[in-house]
Amino acid sequence: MAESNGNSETQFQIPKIKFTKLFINGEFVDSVSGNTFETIDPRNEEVIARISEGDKEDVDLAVKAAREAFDNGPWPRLSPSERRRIMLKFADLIVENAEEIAALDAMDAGKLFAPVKNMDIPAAAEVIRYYAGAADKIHGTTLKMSRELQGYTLLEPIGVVGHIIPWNFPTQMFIMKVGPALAAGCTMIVKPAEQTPLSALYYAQLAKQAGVPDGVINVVTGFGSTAGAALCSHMDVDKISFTGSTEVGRLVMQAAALSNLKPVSLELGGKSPFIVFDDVDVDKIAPLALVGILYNKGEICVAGSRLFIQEGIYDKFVKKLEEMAKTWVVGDPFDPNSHQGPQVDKKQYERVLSYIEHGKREGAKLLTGGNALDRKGYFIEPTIFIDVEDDMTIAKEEIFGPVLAVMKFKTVEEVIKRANCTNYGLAAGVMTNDLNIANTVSRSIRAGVIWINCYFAFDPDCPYGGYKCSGFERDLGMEGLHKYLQVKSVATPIYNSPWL
Ligand SMILES: NC(=O)C1=CN([C@@H]2O[C@H](COP(=O)(O)OP(=O)(O)OC[C@H]3O[C@@H](n4cnc5c(N)ncnc54)[C@H](OP(=O)(O)O)[C@@H]3O)[C@@H](O)[C@H]2O)C=CC1
Ligand SMILES: CCCCCC/C=C/C(=O)O
Repeated sequence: MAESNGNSETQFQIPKIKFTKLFINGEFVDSVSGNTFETIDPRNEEVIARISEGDKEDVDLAVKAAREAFDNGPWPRLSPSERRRIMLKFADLIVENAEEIAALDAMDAGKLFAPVKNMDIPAAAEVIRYYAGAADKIHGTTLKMSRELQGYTLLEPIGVVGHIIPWNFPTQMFIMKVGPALAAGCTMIVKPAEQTPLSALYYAQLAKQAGVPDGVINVVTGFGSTAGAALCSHMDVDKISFTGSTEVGRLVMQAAALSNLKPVSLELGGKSPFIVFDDVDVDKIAPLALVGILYNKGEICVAGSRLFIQEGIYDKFVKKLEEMAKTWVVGDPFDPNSHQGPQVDKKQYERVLSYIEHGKREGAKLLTGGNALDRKGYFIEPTIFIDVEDDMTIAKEEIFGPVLAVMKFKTVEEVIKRANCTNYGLAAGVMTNDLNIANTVSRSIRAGVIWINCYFAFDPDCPYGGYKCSGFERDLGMEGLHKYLQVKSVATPIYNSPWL
């Protein structure tokens, strides 16, 4: 591993933080209590800004605004083409402001500034455009009734949506949830993670600038156990769309069940297998495997955190991983030379380091890394364990950091069984040139996303979500739109029709 000492401030002018208050009914407002909390820069552990701390009373106000906007406001009643026009304007504004937003995500979450600015934010704008294009193609079906009835279905917006989002992809999470809900004609309250509130507030005012009416998008910054919980148990919220830990996913379902039985969608944790067969080109696939775990410092729920390598190429592949990890640069996310920034906060940093200690204690062999960087900030070395056993903690639990568990396998049947031996089922990578193996493995793995000879192949049209304890329902694609719609069946008697 190499360390970057680049000084970000000389390369980029850090923007002034413009928005720190709750966004309710189209206005930035203080929380009812007047309380605030600190958002911390993981590069240096310094306070970036104080943010309004929303609680139950603020959630009530935000839900009231969203309810009014849904029940009586223009958004659900606008012609779909007008909704599309406003969403396209929103997408354009996102791209125009990419540099400033990227800086917010880099400071708040420790994400790499240049890729966020040049790729993630333009890709997020594309997600808005994708759903803008869908806004006027939402329709039900004509039913073939079995007696003298004329029947059809309508797809109607589900109503007021609560989006609870995590800190690892503040931009994409906001856009993946808000985009389809807007296209469906819903109104909403977003509760960003306490670690990363800045870009959500920025997006809310861009949406207003684009013409999204007041009350349609509300942002309540604050804590999960207060603001998040209040949203989940609110009687006037019609749907919760949650991304985060499996543990909190259970609480979200409980709160929904105990309040108004609102439907929930959950996108939760993972422990995804990245499976490499003997026939691959090691020089091509080893870099993919490394990025599969180190991208976004391992803070991605689909990280390829269990690397299964077939025995014939195991030694060569491991050697290649070791060489590449040595040139992997950890450092300031504003430095264009950095490949990896700091973990998002102290809690995650300590959690990842404690998993590394587990790995060492349980007898896995450390190939690279294994330590924090000796500097301020939450930086951790890219850490690769080899000779990992399936029942070790580092092979079973989601670490959400730059820590890879490498395992050897012999046969297709064996690796399918071992890959499936997890409570999670989010994603899997299958690397082989043999079409039969690719087909067998991709159909046998119980996961919501399978990437064959690629990894992190996200696309606006490609649904994304999990099996088993990784959750249910999907973000992105048309499935990601339909979760914000509900089906109404309409039937009427039909007389004197020549056919049924
Ligand atoms: N699937 C994914 O993409 C993610 C998975 N994770 C996994 O979860 C682990 C822990 O991360 P953590 O940040 O604690 O994840 P959480 O599940 O706690 O956080 C996700 C979101 O849920 C909110 N939240 C927390 N408690 C409640 C509650 N009772 N009711 C409603 N909302 C709530 C959080 O609020 P707040 O943070 O503001 O308190 C945040 O906005 C990670 O190490 C990782 O393994 C984490 C993030 C994303
Ligand atoms: C079209 C871009 C989608 C990016 C999705 C990133 C998801 C991350 C996660 O769930 O952890």
